[in-house]
Amino acid sequence: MQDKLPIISLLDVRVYYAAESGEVKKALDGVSLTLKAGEWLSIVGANGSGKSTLAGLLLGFIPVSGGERNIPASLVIRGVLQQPEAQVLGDTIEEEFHFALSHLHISGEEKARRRQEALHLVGLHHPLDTVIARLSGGQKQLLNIATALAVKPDVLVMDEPAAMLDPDARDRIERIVQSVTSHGTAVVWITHHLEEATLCDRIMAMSKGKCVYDGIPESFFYPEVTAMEAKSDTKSYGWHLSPCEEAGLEPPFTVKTCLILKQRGKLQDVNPLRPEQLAKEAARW
Ligand SMILES: Nc1ncnc2c1ncn2[C@@H]1O[C@H](COP(=O)(O)OP(=O)(O)OP(=O)(O)O)[C@@H](O)[C@H]1O
Repeated sequence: MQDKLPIISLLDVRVYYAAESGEVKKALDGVSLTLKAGEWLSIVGANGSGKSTLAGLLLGFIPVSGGERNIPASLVIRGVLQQPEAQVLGDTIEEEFHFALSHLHISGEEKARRRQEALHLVGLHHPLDTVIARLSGGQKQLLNIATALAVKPDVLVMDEPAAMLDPDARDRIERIVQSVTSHGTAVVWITHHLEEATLCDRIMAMSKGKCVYDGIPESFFYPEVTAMEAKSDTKSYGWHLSPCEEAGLEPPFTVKTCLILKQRGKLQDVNPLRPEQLAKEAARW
């Protein structure tokens, strides 16, 4: 990953809106971001921190007020937005794929193959003539993800993709993201549920239109405690704050549990992010 060049770079970008009061609302206030092929980037932050604005900027439907937005025109970027209905064009599943794939110079057989593969991947097993209006919110979201995947984009931007999904469907989407990133697609996953940001390569945390953290998940969720401190004083974990806590965000349950255990002298050398990792470590003692 380190040796790859960025396929997208934003430099000191700003997005300003005129608020009704006459003041300027700074939705993004000097954000820089690079994205490499095959990278999984999670963007986290509280409501109103600028996450969706950043998504709109990457997808090209929000213009910048200042700074540089370097995204090659040849890059195929697809988005899955928060409101699945807002994205649907067709009346049926078949029509939706027809619209999504119509611009591609591939045979009808290849389009049908991609459609079948994408529907199978997301676990949507409805007949092709199913009326989309009759699908649940979560099923519409899965359909949006499937049509985006069928295009085989270079970059997939997903804004709260799991908000309407049950845990099984969310796990499935996480596995799909692991698979597509391993094949070179970069994924930007926006969420304020931090449990969803534990498998990614990198986390970018937003607060009031600014980036307050950009780095690996482990150093976002766990406070920096030196090996010496950890050995000499198990209470260290109680008074050091992680970047996640400093940003005012609630760490995932797994992390909170592990921090309590660290304060009691357990699990000093490991920083599990996923429940299964914590279970494995706990099983050792
Ligand atoms: N069209 C607009 N006009 C004026 N202000 C806007 C507009 N769009 C967004 N904003 C403001 O910009 C800020 C960032 O909004 P944005 O939707 O990007 O945040 P967010 O982090 O995605 O929030 P959420 O998690 O609630 O979706 C908010 O304060 C919002 O009110």
